[in-house]
Amino acid sequence: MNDRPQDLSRRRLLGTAGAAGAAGLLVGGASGAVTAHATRDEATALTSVGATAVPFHGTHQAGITTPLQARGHLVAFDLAAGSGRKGAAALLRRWSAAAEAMTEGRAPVGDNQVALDAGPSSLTVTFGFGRTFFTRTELTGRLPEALAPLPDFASDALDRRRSDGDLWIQIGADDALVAFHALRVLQKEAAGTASLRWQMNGFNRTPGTTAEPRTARNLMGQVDGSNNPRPSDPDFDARVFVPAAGSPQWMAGGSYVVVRRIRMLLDTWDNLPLERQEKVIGRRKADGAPLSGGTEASRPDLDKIGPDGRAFAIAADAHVRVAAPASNSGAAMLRRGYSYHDGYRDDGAPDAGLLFVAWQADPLKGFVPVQRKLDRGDGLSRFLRHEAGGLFAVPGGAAPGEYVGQRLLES
Ligand SMILES: C=CC1=C(C)c2cc3[nH]c(cc4nc(cc5[nH]c(cc1n2)c(C)c5CCC(=O)O)C(CCC(=O)O)=C4C)c(C)c3C=C
Ligand SMILES: [Fe+2]
Repeated sequence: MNDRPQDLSRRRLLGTAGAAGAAGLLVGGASGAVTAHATRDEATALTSVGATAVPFHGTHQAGITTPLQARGHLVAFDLAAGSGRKGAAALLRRWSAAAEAMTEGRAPVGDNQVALDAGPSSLTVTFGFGRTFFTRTELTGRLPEALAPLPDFASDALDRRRSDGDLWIQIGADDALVAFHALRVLQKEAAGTASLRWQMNGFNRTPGTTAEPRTARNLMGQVDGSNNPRPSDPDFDARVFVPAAGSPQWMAGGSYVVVRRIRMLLDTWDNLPLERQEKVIGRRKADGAPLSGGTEASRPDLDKIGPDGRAFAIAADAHVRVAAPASNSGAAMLRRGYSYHDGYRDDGAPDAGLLFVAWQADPLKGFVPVQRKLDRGDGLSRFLRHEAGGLFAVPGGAAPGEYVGQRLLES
């Protein structure tokens, strides 16, 4: 077989991409870089994916408004008996130091070198506290009201062993090894203080696979996230983050996250004709445009009558109608989840779905009213199973020199 020059060059590039990443040399973007640099001899990185770093420090923790990463791990830990507030504070200090190093592309203390050749790859590490954390650490006086247990929903079939937890971590990165490495480092730091309660692994589209940035697709094939609150919206911060003067004070700049492992009945869904699938959601599958017309960016017009002149263009039980802020007294949340696929179940069906992750300043003005409404009349619910979940208080970001949660644990 004759190699074309670009084939040779591509192989060389593939072979050197890791080394270039380690040296922090990454430049250029996506597949275009392969062609553009086809005749260059020096080590050229395939993409800038590995070199991208998301700052660990800030008013808010990273991983909330950060663009979706390709890989995600959601993990919960329980504090060991006797760990208490002091042990928890020391752990959060160690976790923050390790997260800061890894998100900057530096090796953490005691590194196992799993991600040695890669750049930070947009790694984010986000820490949260579950309700039980406050009893374990004798901090019940600082328990936020917003962390009250979620009500039971009719569609819940939650496995308690894979739900809740004292501490929660969300790890996101655009590289699987970088994400795994972060998880291992944090788990090792926890040894003796906290043990893993549950772990869920997810994924999203890899950056660079679409010609231009596009909204994610879920495993049902739908464009998912179109009508999310946007940081440019005037009410975005009020919807997603606890205000600077909010209560409790240690949660200023923080957010509350609802996590749900939602299995999709994909065999049933995939057998549904396209037109019926679109009716269930209220948007076109190909481009995410609402069935009331326009493009993906158009607001769904819930009053518009469809082509038959009688029924609504967006059906009464369409997911976007039932979930819309207009149907829920303005309730909204920032949805930023990961797909998951954990192989096959005993019945042969894929164990796959959505790790639903929703951020809000107050769950009673976000997830709770919307899920109540979905429980009563969502056409999508017959294709879903809520299998596990949790609610966690995610404090604001740490300033340089601080660790996440310091204001809760030390003031
Ligand atoms: C309680 C909140 C919600 C759960 C649980 C939920 C599960 C869920 N949703 C999809 C797919 C889509 N959801 C879409 C929109 C949408 N979903 C919610 C809330 C929950 N979804 C809201 C608030 C909205 C926005 C409604 C609006 O204002 O228009 C869409 C449409 C595209 C979009 O706007 O994101 C899809 C598709 C799945 C598959 C799922 C559980 C697995
Ligand atoms: Fe939804």
